[in-house]
Amino acid sequence: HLHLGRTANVIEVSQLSNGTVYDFIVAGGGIAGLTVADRLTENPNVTVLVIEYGPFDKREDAVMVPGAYFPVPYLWLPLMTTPQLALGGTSYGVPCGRVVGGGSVVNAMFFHRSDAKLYDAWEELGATGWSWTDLLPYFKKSETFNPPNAEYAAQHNITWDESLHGFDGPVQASYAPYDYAGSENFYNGVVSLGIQPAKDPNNGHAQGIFRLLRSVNPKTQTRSSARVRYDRDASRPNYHILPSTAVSRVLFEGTTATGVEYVATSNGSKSTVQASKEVIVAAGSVHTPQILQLSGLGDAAQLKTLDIKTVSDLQGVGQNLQDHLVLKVNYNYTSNHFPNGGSLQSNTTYANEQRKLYDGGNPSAYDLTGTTGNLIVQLPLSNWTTRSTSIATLARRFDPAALLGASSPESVLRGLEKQRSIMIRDINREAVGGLSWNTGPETSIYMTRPFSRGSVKINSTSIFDAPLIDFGALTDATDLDILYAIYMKNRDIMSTPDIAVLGPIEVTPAPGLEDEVAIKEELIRALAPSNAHQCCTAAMMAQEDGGVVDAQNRVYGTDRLSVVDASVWPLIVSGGPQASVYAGAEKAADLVKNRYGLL
Ligand SMILES: Cc1cc2nc3c(=O)[nH]c(=O)nc-3n(C[C@H](O)[C@H](O)[C@H](O)COP(=O)(O)OP(=O)(O)OC[C@H]3O[C@@H](n4cnc5c(N)ncnc54)[C@H](O)[C@@H]3O)c2cc1C
Repeated sequence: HLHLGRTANVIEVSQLSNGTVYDFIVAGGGIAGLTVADRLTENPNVTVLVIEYGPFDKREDAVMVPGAYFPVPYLWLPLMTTPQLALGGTSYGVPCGRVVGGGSVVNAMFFHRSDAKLYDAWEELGATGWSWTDLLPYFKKSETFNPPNAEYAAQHNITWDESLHGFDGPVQASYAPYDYAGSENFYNGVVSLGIQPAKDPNNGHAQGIFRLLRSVNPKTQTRSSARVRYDRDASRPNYHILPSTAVSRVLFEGTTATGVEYVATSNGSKSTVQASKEVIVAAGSVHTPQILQLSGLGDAAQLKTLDIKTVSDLQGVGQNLQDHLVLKVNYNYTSNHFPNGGSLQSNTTYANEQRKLYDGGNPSAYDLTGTTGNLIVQLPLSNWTTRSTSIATLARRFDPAALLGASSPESVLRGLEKQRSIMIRDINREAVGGLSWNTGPETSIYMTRPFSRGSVKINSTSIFDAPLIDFGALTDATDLDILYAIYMKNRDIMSTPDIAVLGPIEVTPAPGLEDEVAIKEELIRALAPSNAHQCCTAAMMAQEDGGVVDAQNRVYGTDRLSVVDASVWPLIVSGGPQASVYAGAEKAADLVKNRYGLL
């Protein structure tokens, strides 16, 4: 194969004639796809082709340097939602990565696990073998944990438990060695309200206030992505990547997947390649259901409207879409510290000085992405508000059929009912939201346990036409109540003496408003329905509950076809998803190896 300079095994469309055969073809080279490909090619006898829609990034500052973070060049653009009915009919951008490495090349690098209960709920919903206890070895396997300098850790309230971490995995995980003075105000203010610091939020109890771990290599203070491992292993002759190419559908003989059809994004030339063992779909939670539907896997009635022949009538494909809702609360200050989380943007002298420090290998503001502060607060509902009982009652009363519409498949409704009863049961035991102040102009509120559900549906037979993406944001009114609760807690935090001393004055979304109805109207206006954490559109649940894959990631009603990305989660995780995507893909890789005697 050609050597294209960057890595040895990048191949071109022209090199794959019809009839080329690999053991495994991975559709989508994002976090899950590359993780699985990396593990499968540990065996030199196993051949793997990854087909990725996006290009290789160029290792530019916008990708590598946290403080220069700018994901736009490698996002799917323009990718928009359908009008969000409960948000006044507005359409919103849908951020997700389109590059070798997927989300891991464009994400904000926060790297943490969610509550144990959350993964245990996956198992309850049908994902046998995916509980917290089952996944913990895979969380460890995926990371190289780099503990912080002891003195720095003591000064900045960073605590951790090494027994829960891995020290030999592909993702370099570290804490930023730099922070702004405002973080101390935030920490003290939060703790003064009785919110507890978490010892190590990666211990299955991701609650309280804690310092965020990041996927950053501490030696270079640069991004650690899923691509890094591929670069390191580029000498593997059994591992090929075909970039800038769209998988347009899975090919079948009967119900057995035999390969894929793919299209070069440069000139639209179409071809096919065969997989002798398995086709593994990992195109992310928006595009995985698109590929499945285009391949004849989906609601037969819907596929028929586009003249697509059904291979497996799977009503759950593209259903159950979930994401985190984000609300930015902006402030001015009468007496904030300098520097703070806004200073890199607002003060060129400071930015230049910090860049020099960064380039010289010293702790610097360029070690931070700035989108969120170093600290985050994550809490169950009863710790956000005294109204948790009435909110749970509201959720219980809500009829999922009203949420999804009368035409929704019965299996999907049944699955949603099961999800809701678990979510309501655990609403005061697992984190339902998060809040972080970047010490500058911005507080971010994350609503992480939405009851609302959305969907991804193709409305054309071309892979180049974006599917209809509907988050259904706030279609369940419970979600607005939870959001309001977190927003009000944010006001409490910003009013504690530790933060009030900086003179914060709310600028958006609801300055000066006290009336609940009026505040909620403003929250709806300011809300974004996606925090780039789309998931759950090919859920690992029973088929009669709207599930799409079994607990071994295999697509129901087919042979030799699996899905390994965040699409398979029944429920969204409560923090940043990437650590869970890596862990789930590590597990999926073992399951795949196991079924072909490769373990
Ligand atoms: C801007 C942004 C910020 C984020 N910040 C954080 C954060 O700080 N912390 C955190 O934990 N998570 C964060 N995330 C989320 C996290 O990165 C994702 O949850 C994760 O990448 C999902 O992994 P995946 O393997 O399911 O899909 P992805 O990593 O998205 O990979 C899917 C890949 O498939 C490719 N693909 C799609 N269609 C096709 C096709 N037809 N043919 C071939 N290839 C295709 C895509 O181009 C993509 O590269 C962020 C995401 C974004 C976009």
